[in-house]
Amino acid sequence: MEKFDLCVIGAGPSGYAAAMRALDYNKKVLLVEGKKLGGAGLWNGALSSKTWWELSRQISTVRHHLNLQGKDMPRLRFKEVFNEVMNATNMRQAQLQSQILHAENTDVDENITFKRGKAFIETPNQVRITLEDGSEEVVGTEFIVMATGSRPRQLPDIKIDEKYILSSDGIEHLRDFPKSIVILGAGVIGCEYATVFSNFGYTKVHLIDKGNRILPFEDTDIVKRIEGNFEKNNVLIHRNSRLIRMEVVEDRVEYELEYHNGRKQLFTVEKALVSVGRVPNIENLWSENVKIEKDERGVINDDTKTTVSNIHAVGDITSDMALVNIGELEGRHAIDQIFGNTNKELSYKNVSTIMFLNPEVAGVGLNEQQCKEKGYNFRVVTMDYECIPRAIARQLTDGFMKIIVTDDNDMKILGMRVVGFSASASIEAIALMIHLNLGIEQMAELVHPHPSITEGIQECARILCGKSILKPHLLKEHVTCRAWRSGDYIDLLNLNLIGE
Ligand SMILES: Cc1cc2nc3c(=O)[nH]c(=O)nc-3n(C[C@H](O)[C@H](O)[C@H](O)COP(=O)(O)OP(=O)(O)OC[C@H]3O[C@@H](n4cnc5c(N)ncnc54)[C@H](O)[C@@H]3O)c2cc1C
Ligand SMILES: NC(=O)c1ccc[n+]([C@@H]2O[C@H](COP(=O)([O-])OP(=O)(O)OC[C@H]3O[C@@H](n4cnc5c(N)ncnc54)[C@H](O)[C@@H]3O)[C@@H](O)[C@H]2O)c1
Repeated sequence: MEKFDLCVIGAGPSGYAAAMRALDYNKKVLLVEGKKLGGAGLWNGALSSKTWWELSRQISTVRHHLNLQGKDMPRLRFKEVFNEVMNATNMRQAQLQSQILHAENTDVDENITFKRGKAFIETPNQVRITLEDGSEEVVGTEFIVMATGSRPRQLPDIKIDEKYILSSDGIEHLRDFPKSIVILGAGVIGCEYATVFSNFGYTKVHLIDKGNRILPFEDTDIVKRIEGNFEKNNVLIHRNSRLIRMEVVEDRVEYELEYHNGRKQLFTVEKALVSVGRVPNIENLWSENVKIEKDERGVINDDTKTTVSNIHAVGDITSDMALVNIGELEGRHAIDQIFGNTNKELSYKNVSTIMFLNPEVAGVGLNEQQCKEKGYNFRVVTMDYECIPRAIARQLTDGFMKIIVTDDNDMKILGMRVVGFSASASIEAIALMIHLNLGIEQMAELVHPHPSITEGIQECARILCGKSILKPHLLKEHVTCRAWRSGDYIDLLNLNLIGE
């Protein structure tokens, strides 16, 4: 029986990052992947959907400029757009693959072996792999990292056929832009694809969520901006309604809604996308003799350690946030714990996120909603993109940023959100400041390049310190500065309390 120091199951972002980190410790690593190298980080997931988004943004910009000149946009061919998406995912896969090939072919013993097959943990030190040709082999291993990811959640009454009613895994089965699509679930995936389809301009998008608004976890000012842009882009958002049924009738999708007042309405569309969350891939992964504990949200773990001492769980298979950067963080951390004897615990405090909407929304730390849930008092300053020279130069002034700080003299940063062009680039400085536990004074003093979007953050910090260049009480239509104290907002601009 072939023996390894480590067997990593699943070669998505989490498993791949874990395997590569183990090479740094000169370990003999086996990486097993059941489907495609890269997992949902590439395929039907992060990279593919972001490529759709980037292409749709470009098309929407070109159409806008042509329309300004009274010209029509030539019809795009779906196949060409689809091929661009495939080029992007193939390019990244080739990179990941070539690293593995190089590592496999080195002469040293401590390297990586990649096997394509489905892994099953028979004992804490033995993994059975069913290879592509149906044959099986059993390998020995000192440690195991489970990184099998997640898949779209299905609802009992809606049959996903990936032809008419799709999950996010079925987007790539489309052969043309649908004329209409209903998206069930207005969370991140639903809203990102609503943005993509409406940007291309060939699809009438309907959006339904069981909550009373889209993106239920985000602050209302952000949601309002995104909802407003959806509606400008002809997206129909169903509010205060409940889905009674959704089914395929004569090659189209019929769905029926019931409104709060009891009225019912029937809609017919070409396609549906169901995006109501994801579930962890934990079925048929270990034998009942292996006592790994799990619940419906994923593998129970403490700092990636499962209830079996030599087995760790990382990425979407756990109940933490389901993101590529989190998966990579956890994958690398598990390896540092196994081979590096680190005492450092994982922290999710300064994780930066981006939602690819219209415009993009980037965040780090807490939003106002989360601060309130935690019972914190806080100060929050917001500034419109109209006040930021870089946004003016790009003529992309649809957006705003906000910084949330503790309601005391230290003004430690609790979180930040940016909605607008280049939002993700502006978040990094704040993420580092949260990591270093710095107050906003330091941000106010930095010299930022000009013109840059981050100058807006600097002005927000200066406003909180009472020493901004743009005086907020003179620019009230573009700047707000408030404190949340004991369940109420106080307007710091009106009371002239800034800097106190
Ligand atoms: C549409 C969409 C868009 C997204 N956009 C973003 C984004 O913009 N930014 C972001 O940070 N995150 C995004 N995500 C989330 C991100 O893709 C996931 O959080 C990330 O891929 C999780 O990585 P993972 O390695 O844990 O799991 P996965 O990427 O799911 O990989 C797990 C791998 O394990 C394999 N596997 C499963 N079982 C076995 C087995 N028994 N044996 C062998 N192999 C097995 C699977 O085939 C798969 O390749 C998006 C997800 C989706 C669906
Ligand atoms: N840009 C990014 O970082 C990015 C992009 C896409 C996905 N992701 C990751 O993938 C995860 C999964 O995304 P998702 O959008 O599937 O999940 P989600 O949890 O973000 O959203 C699911 C939505 O479905 C709604 N819902 C649930 N059950 C419903 C029902 N029966 N009827 C109607 N609506 C219902 C919920 O209210 C929620 O708004 C995200 O949480 C995120 O971690 C990240």
